[in-house]
Amino acid sequence: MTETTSQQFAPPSLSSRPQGSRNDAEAPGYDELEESGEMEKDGFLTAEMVSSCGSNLRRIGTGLQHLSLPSHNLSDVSVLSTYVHIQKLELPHNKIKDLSCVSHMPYLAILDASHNEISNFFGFQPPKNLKEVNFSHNRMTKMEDLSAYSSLSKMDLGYNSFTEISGLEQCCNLSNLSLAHNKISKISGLGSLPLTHLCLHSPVNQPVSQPVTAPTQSFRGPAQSPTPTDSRPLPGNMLGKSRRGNQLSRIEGLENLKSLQVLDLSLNSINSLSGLQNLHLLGSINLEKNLISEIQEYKHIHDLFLLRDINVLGNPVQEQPDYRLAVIFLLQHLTVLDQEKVTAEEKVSSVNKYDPPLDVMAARDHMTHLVYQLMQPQVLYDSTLPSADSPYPMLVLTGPQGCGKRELAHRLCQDFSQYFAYGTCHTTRGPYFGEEDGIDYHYVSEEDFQNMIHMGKFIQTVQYGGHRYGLTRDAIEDVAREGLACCVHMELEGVLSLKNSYFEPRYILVIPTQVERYTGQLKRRDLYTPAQIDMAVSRIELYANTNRQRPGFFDNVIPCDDLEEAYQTLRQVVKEYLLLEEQEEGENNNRASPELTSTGHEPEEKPSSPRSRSGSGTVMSAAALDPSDPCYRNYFTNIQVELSPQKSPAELVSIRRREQLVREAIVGKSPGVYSQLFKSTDESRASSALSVPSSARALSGLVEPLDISVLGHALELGQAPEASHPGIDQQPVAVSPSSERRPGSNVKTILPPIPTGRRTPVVPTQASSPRPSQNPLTEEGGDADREG
Ligand SMILES: Nc1ncnc2c1ncn2[C@@H]1O[C@H](COP(=O)(O)OP(=O)(O)OP(=O)(O)O)[C@@H](O)[C@H]1O
Repeated sequence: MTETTSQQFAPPSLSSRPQGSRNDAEAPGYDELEESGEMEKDGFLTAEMVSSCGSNLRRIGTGLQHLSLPSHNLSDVSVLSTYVHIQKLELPHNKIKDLSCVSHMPYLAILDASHNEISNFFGFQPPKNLKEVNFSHNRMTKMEDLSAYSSLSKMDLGYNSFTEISGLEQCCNLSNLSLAHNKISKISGLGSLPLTHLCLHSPVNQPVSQPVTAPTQSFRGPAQSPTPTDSRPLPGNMLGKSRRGNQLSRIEGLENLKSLQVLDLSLNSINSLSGLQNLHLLGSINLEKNLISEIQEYKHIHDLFLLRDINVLGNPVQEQPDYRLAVIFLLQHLTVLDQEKVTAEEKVSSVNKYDPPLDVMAARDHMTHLVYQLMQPQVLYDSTLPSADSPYPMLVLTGPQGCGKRELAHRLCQDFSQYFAYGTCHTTRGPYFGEEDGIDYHYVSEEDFQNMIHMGKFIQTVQYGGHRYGLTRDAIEDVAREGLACCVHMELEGVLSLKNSYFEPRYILVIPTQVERYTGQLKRRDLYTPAQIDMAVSRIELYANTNRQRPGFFDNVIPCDDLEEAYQTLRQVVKEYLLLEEQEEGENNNRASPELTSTGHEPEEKPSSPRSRSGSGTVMSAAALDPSDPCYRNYFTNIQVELSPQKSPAELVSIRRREQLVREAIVGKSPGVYSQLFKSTDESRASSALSVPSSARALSGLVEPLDISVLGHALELGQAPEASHPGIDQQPVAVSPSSERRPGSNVKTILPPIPTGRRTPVVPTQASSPRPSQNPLTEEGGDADREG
């Protein structure tokens, strides 16, 4: 709490001083009065005394305007009725019982009669301009109608014995009110006063039998709580017996005080912050030494955006673990909490703790698994080990729950069984009807899941819908052992975590574009509660935003309103990844176009193996990938020595197209960075690109639609380079085949076709699956046609 605040509560004109103290500067003439025996006149103030207090009298213009007589032991000040011009009258620390003389001061604006013996509530005719009154530390018991005192703006009625707040309704200018240390047990009668400062604190905890030591300031601000060092609240059952003063147990009757900025309710018995939620101008609250015990209570003031300063010292809530961070998180505008400045570090920590950004969560998840993995004894896997130099091919389908990505993944793995196998994740949720352990998920208990984390089994984990999900390294290795790439589905958090790892999968976003249709699908599944459906639907926006804000984050975006359509798109996209399209195209060209063969390329370019890597454009010999070959385990690192100088027709087509792209960029026809977000589309007339723009329009801003011009450009790029730039073609441009795919993709290869030598024998049902052939020229090239 700041000093500024307390000063607001203590108007300078209403200064008071400890009882019995002397301040010669304030009361010159006191000693003289004492010496002359004036003080013996039973506290009667006389005209002589008034005039002897020469330096206390200020005459401006027509007469006496300011009289200050503190601590003069005065009991009778009736003589002042003749001083009609007084505007400011200060009589604190006397023994005055009657102030009827004030009735004769029509110009009085400021009156300080604190620390007297007045029991009569405003026992004088109202001066027309009376603005500030201090009646604290008197003997008043009952508030009465103050409608005649409508000019009052500040009033200190603290340290009296009021039991009820009343009579203030017409004080339409009252902005500053203190009712500290009375006997009020309920806040009422404040109506919709224009109060900006309200003080209802109670005094220091102490037994009733002991005298109450008055605080030095009569109108204490929230910053000046009585005993900041003693932060322990009294037990509830002792409160009534050992304390006197206000006994508020609830915050009520404040809801219409829309102007309230500073509120002091310290040292009461309040256990909830309910009742403050509408006070939108509140900037400072003092609730020191009350009975607030739950952090949840702060939710009531969560929306008070101007709240900068709250003091809850000495409340049981402080015992809660991480109390300070939790409050700082809930009240993100705070600058001072419990009289301590809120630091920037605390703010960041609180957000990271209670609502970590997805990236922070992912980094944490990754770090956890990495550390646990490192703590394990080293394991030698019998399949290829991915490393920073040789990322293992993977395909990740991501999107909101129930969007169909799981079905798509299963279907793809069936269809392209020579390339992909389903990576089975672990989950703590139970199986749905029809799901099989080990196929859809490995279903494990929470305890087992935790154990697996500690054993460093996972690559990534997430918590979703109250359950845990995780992809183990073993799941990927199991697939790798078969010579296949792992296809998994996961939520965005999993993708973010995976992106921290050395795996470099292709990420395909599968996203609903028609919210109602998606909601209907979820409902029809009959698996989800309305809340779960709401959450899934709300996450569409999360995915769409990620796609918008992080260009290149997803390698492809496939709308999934129609699952069949989505599958066909996915299939096409995957074929592009695997360069199957190009191989088929190359085969067709070789057969159908004698010009190509007549160029003389064919004999040299006839591939010795179709196992080219899309990124590097390299070709490996089958022997290097024979599991019986020692090189098998290290085929990525040995890949260089296995390079074949020859290029397949498909690779040549691909390289020419890329050269064309570079040429166009040089002459200023570059498709721009934007097109690279959808790199697959600019390479191959993908049906993904064909289908996305139309569906994307239906996203209503959810997903960045594909630029149709980019698509057109991609189609154009598919033309033979010679056609558009004859001649230039003769000057080969040295460019990495993958350089225009996405930033960084020229550094590491991504999802190369799986070498046949590493595959398990083909089962009959997979016969129709597209696969790289040993000799594309002799292989039937109708896979794509057959599969539509
Ligand atoms: N290892 C993982 N990491 C991140 N997310 C995962 C992981 N495994 C599964 N998920 C995702 O968690 C969400 C909940 O999975 P669950 O299987 O319970 O949902 P579902 O209702 O069957 O929906 P879906 O058909 O999308 O899988 C899904 O979006 C799923 O893709």
